[in-house]
Amino acid sequence: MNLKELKLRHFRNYSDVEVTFSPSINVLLGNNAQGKTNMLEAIYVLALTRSHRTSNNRDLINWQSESAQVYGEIEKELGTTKLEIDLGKKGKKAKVNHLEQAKLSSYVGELNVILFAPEDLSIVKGAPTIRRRFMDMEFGQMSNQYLYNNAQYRKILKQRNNYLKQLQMKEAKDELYLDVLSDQLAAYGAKIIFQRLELLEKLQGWAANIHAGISQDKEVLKFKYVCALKKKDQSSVDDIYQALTDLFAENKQKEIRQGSTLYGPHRDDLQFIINGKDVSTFGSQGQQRTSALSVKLAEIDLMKEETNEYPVLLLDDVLSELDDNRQTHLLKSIQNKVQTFLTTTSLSGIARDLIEDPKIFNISSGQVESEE
Ligand SMILES: Nc1ncnc2c1ncn2[C@@H]1O[C@H](COP(=O)(O)OP(=O)(O)OP(=O)(O)O)[C@@H](O)[C@H]1O
Repeated sequence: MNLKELKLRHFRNYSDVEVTFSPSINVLLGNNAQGKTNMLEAIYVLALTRSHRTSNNRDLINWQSESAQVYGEIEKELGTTKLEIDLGKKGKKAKVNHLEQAKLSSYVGELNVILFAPEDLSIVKGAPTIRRRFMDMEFGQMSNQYLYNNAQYRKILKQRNNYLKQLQMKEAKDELYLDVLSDQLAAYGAKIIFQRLELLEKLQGWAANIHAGISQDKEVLKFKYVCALKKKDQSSVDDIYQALTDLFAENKQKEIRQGSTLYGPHRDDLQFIINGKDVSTFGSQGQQRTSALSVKLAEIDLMKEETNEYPVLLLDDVLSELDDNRQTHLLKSIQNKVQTFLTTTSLSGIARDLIEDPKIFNISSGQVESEE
């Protein structure tokens, strides 16, 4: 798929712009603080209805305005789709071909994006929330079912945590209601964990190949899903459901004392292992970067496999963070394959040599000019 046209109205520092993109590589060029990342963010919002860098919609609306719109035209194998996100101070609307979508799961998936920003280089070593968010954002785009299960899980988790707090404070007494919530949570939690395991196994296949290429076959990259369940309890949705149910039953009093849900996919993690060793503890900075890059590039192939379309790749200032070998791998693997948006303050070295025929947009104070 590719994003053919983007219109922004009152989004961040853009007042009113309309841009037509190339289906291959688009370079957003400009000095610091001119609006390059804002444009990538707009594409991300168009795909996922939310930003990767703020949870507050108001941040996305121009300071002088009451509302903002992001409008895009997506070209896919089966035709063109028009997407629109309207952001108001009170909420947002998501439209597909001008029709408002009530459910997130009927909107997300129309435009799939993979964002790679310098922070992603810390996916290996950073906090577990980064890796959980990574799984949820990527797998949610590949599977409506994952997105739905995750939304239901979050809703019940919130209710269960509230109820655990009430039991902790002795404002509630009925533990039967807690059992009902535990059962519902285990049911959705099991589906999420099972799907994560399946998709991670596929992703590992792609990532291991890419990693072997970058490390000249010296390193074998593997993933390990880290959770409270024993390996033997992870082979089916039913097994996981049973194991989660048992965990909730065994730890009921502990969870009431802490007033919080201690088990389930919201507590799980992902570990990266090179040649049998945990990369976050024993890996060099270079190995951590190679692992992060391999995972990101693997997502492109996995998304194609799961959805039949290549996603759109958003590279926010990452080239300058990668050495020549890694830049070369990145640029060679996207060339003629995925539509790419790349922000940079200057296009130099390897990138200039390797990117064939980029479409360059000069961005300055929220104005965009394309170099013909
Ligand atoms: N809601 C908003 N309304 C108006 N301007 C905003 C809003 N939010 C951010 N900005 C402005 O947008 C600019 C930042 O743009 P952006 O983050 O896209 O920079 P950039 O071009 O990617 O720069 P860098 O190379 O430093 O990352 C800043 O000048 C900031 O003040």
